[in-house]
Amino acid sequence: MSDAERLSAIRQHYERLVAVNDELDDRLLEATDRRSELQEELEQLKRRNETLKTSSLYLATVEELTDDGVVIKQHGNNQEVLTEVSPHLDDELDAGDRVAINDSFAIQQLLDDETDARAQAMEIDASPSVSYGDIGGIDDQVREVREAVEEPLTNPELFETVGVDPPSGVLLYGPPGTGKTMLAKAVANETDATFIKMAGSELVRKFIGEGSRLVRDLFELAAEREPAVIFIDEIDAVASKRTDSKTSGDAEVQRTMMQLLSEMDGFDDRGDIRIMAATNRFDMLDEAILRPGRFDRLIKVPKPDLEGREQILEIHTRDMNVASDVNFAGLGSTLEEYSGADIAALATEAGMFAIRDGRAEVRRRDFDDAYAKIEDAEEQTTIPGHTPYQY
Ligand SMILES: Nc1ncnc2c1ncn2[C@@H]1O[C@H](COP(=O)(O)OP(=O)(O)OP(=O)(O)O)[C@@H](O)[C@H]1O
Repeated sequence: MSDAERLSAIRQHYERLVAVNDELDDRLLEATDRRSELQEELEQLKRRNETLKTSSLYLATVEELTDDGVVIKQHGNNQEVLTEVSPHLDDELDAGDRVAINDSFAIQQLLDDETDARAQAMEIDASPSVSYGDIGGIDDQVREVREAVEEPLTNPELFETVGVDPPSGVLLYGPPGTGKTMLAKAVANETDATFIKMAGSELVRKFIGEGSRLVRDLFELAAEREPAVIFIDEIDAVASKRTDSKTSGDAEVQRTMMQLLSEMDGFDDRGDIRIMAATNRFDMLDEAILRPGRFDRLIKVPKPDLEGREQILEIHTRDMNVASDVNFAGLGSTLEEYSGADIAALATEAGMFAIRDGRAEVRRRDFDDAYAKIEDAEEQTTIPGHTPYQY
């Protein structure tokens, strides 16, 4: 190769390098631009985050998605508004969603399940661990519940063949702590049904319009989770006798009860869903909920008798190392008026006395000490002449 040729080759190589360099310069410029764009976006998001954090937002429910915007209903005052949505939420909203809105009603945040009242008010247990064997002293009630709730779930054709409708709803009534919730959990467990509990007191504590919505949600959820046992605890909170007062709170409770009744009435083809409820205040109940097709099977769950107390003592000491000087029959006879929950508390307390004494074995003395402690506490908290429940 001549010198001239070599020179021209070097020149060409040099020109290529310059071109590559120019191209890289352009790309660097582009990347720098993009970086400042992103930086700006980040700042914007930070600012938006700050405003979201610092300003109070109101709660609302999405009612409808329309071409002109989203119709929401604000909680508390039930005001309906056509509003807009932050672009980042555009594709995420559905009717029924709970959202946070700002002063000008623009939707700022979609609330997730944790903050959802539905999740707060309901306890959902796909497989409760209570079984019939854990329940003492109420064998007749267990039998009745099995007949009214378990049989229709496990043996529906039996009812069809005989030509009778199973009870629509089962109401358990009796003093606190006698095993009503346990019964509902056990029947859900034995039938492999999802246990869905709603506390009546929660239903009436929510925002206006929320109680009836929660009732609707409750039945919807049960339909999604079939087979299911719905258990409404403290049903007296939503279904007590009508009062004459016209305060908005009462009207709201009435609305919630009406929703419950209409769900039950419209629930002819109930499928694999059974409805149970419990109350300590049977005397307060509005008779409307006891009509046929509603809570039409009533089961009284009393405090345990002597034999029942012995059984419950045995159940709650099953996993304890109990000394031979403990006599459950004798102990049971001193526990008159004790509920199952009281007996469970006594057993735990006795165990605590043994632990405090550095023993693994629970002795008669521990039960006596536990009894004395509970009676003592009881004396201090009982208000003379006050009847906390009736049944
Ligand atoms: N019959 C029973 N047999 C065994 N344990 C019982 C019985 N009744 C109550 N208990 C104990 O008391 C606890 C509370 O009982 P449960 O929640 O079923 O009562 P409840 O009747 O639903 O009360 P409330 O009316 O206050 O809701 C149970 O977890 C269990 O430890």
